[in-house]
Amino acid sequence: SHELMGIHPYNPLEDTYSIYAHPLRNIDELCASIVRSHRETSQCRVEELQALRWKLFSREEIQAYQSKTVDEMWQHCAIQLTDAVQYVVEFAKRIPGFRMLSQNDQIALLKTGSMEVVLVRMSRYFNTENNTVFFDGKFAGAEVFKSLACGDLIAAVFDFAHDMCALKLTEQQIALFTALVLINADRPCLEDRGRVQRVQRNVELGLTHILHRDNQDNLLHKLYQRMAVLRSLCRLHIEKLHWFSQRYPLTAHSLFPPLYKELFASEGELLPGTTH
Ligand SMILES: O=C(O)[C@H]1CC[C@H](C(=O)N2CC[C@](c3ccc(C(F)(C(F)(F)F)C(F)(F)F)cc3)(S(=O)(=O)c3ccc(F)cc3)C2)CC1
Repeated sequence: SHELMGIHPYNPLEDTYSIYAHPLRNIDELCASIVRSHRETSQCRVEELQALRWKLFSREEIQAYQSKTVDEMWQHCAIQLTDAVQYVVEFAKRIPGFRMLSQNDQIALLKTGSMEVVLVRMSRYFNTENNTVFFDGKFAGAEVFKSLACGDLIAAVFDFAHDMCALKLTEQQIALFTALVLINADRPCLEDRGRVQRVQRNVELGLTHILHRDNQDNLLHKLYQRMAVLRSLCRLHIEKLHWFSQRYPLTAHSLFPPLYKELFASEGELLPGTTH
């Protein structure tokens, strides 16, 4: 059974109420519903985080993180990531048309897209003045994550967050962008690519509509470029996870949240000891 709890079981009867049976009154309604879902499924609001932006970790707190063992720090981040992914699953379920997809296609899109959405959401909390990111309730520099022993991934994650901040996206633009990151008909192993394409096209219309309304059509190709960077970041994350689960099989198998394993451990090379 899939750990992605709460995935709405696909009910063919519901299909008759798909967005084609009751086409959205207009793209505005689509955008409004995605923006509302984004706001409702974010763990924190950007305004709240602005108030905290100078709440940094003390030297002692940084030392404490840096003296964690590799597997302790990995487990700590895996738990944070799994929390964030739960909210992304909730966001996905509220994207018009997502729940009309088959359960397998919903899972396939979340398997490859949820980490990418987390990384985009993370960039909203990045402070470009001191290169810190919101983590564990305060703002952390890259040195806090030293004990993860994947400096290249952390550097790439920070660079990406910095790069996204430079675009100065509004929350509405981020909402539509993250919906498009998730609803991607080019993802591997989709059963009904055509159906995903139709949902994707609606979201694309929504994003171009929002950008046109904001007089920022020029952002569209930059956002497509960022999607390519996201894919390489997530490949790096999976590579590091493989490296980690080879070296710390016990932690990866028994201490990582089941949802994390479901999403990020590749089917082929199951984490050792996973029963199937
Ligand atoms: O929902 C919201 O409002 C937000 C969504 C975004 C959330 C967030 O920023 N995150 C949730 C989990 C976060 C996260 C990001 C990246 C990773 C990794 F890639 C690696 F650790 F290697 F970088 C891994 F997977 F390989 F381990 C693990 C976990 S984190 O907060 O633990 C964090 C870790 C490292 C950072 F350098 C910056 C942040 C990011 C915070 C809450």
